[in-house]
Amino acid sequence: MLMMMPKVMELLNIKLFDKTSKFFLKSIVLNSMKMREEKKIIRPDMVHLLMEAKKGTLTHTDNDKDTAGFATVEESSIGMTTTKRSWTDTELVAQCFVFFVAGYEGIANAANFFLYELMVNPDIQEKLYEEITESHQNLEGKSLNYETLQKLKYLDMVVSEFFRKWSGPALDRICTRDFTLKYDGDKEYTFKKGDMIWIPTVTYHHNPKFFPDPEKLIPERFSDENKHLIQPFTYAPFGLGPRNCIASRFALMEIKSILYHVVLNFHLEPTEKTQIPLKMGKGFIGPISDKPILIQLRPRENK
Ligand code: HEM
Repeated sequence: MLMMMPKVMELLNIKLFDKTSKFFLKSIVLNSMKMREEKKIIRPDMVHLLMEAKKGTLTHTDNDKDTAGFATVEESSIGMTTTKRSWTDTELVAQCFVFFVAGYEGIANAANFFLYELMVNPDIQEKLYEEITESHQNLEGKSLNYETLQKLKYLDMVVSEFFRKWSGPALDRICTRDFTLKYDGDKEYTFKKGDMIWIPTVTYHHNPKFFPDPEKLIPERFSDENKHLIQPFTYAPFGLGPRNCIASRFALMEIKSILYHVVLNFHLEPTEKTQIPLKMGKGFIGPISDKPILIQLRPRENK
C-alpha cells in the first residue's frame, strides 16, 4: 500500500494532503535536520538515521532476531544490499510521515477494534485479566517491562488473533521484472515489469479453509498446540519479505502494553449506544467502523 499509493495517486492526479499540512511537516523535519547539522547534535533517533541515510553512511545491522510475539515478521535477507544513493528531501519527509500515520493512527485504530473485541467477548477478557493480574502481582510494584510482556502467552494468542481478524486489506508490490508464475500444475501467468500487484491478505485471514469459523475470535488458533497448523503465507498482518513492516516488534509491544494496562484496570462493557454487531464504514487503508466504537470502562475492584 505504502509503496504503490504514490503511483496510484499520481496516475489519478489526486492530492492527499493540503499545502499547509505538507509545509508544516516538511519544515519541522528539515529544520530539525539543519539545526542538528549546524550544531553537530547527535541523537539516537530516527531523524539521525535519516540524516545518515541521506549521506549514504547508513548500514544494515542484522542483530535483531528477537520476536515480540507470533505476529512478528521475520527479517528477510532478499534485497538487503546496502546501496549508496542520495535521498531527496521529499523522501526523507515521507519516511517521517509514514511513522506519524502508522505510529499514531494505525495503532489507535487497531486498539479501537481490539478493545471492541474484548468488550463483546467477556470470557476472553476475563481469561486475559487473570493472566495479566497474575503477572502484575509478580511484578511486586515494579513497572511493566518488555521481558514480562513477552512471557504473557495468552496475551500473545489474543493479539495474534486480533491482527488476523482486523488486518489491513492487502499488500502491494510493483513488478521489477517479467516473471512467469506456474500454478495448479499446467497453468501459468506472466507478470510484466511495472505491473502493480495486490496480495489480498484479508481474504486469507478470513478464508475458512485456513482459519475455520473466521468471523469468530478464537485465540487458541495461536496456542503452542495449534500454531504450527497455520499454513505459511496465509497469515501476514505485518506483510512479508524484505518490505515487511519495519515496526512489527514495536507495534506488538505497544498494543500489548495498551491492552495490559486497560484490562488490568477496567472492565470493558458496552453502553446503550454501542453498535453491536459493528458495521464497517468505507475504508481507505485499514478497517474503519461506520460509527465511533463506544466502550464503557468500569474500574476494576480488588486488584
Ligand atoms: C497496527 C500496527 C501496524 C500494522 C498492522 C502494520 C502493518 C504494515 C504492513 C502490512 C505493511 C506493508 C508490509 C508489506 O508490504 O509486506 C507495513 C509497512 C510499513 N510499516 Fe507498518 N504496521 C503497523 C505499525 C507500524 C508502526 C508503528 C510504524 C512506525 C512507527 C510502521 C512503519 C511501517 C513502515 C515504514 C512500512 C514500510 C516498510 C517498507 O516499505 O520497507 N508500521 N506495515
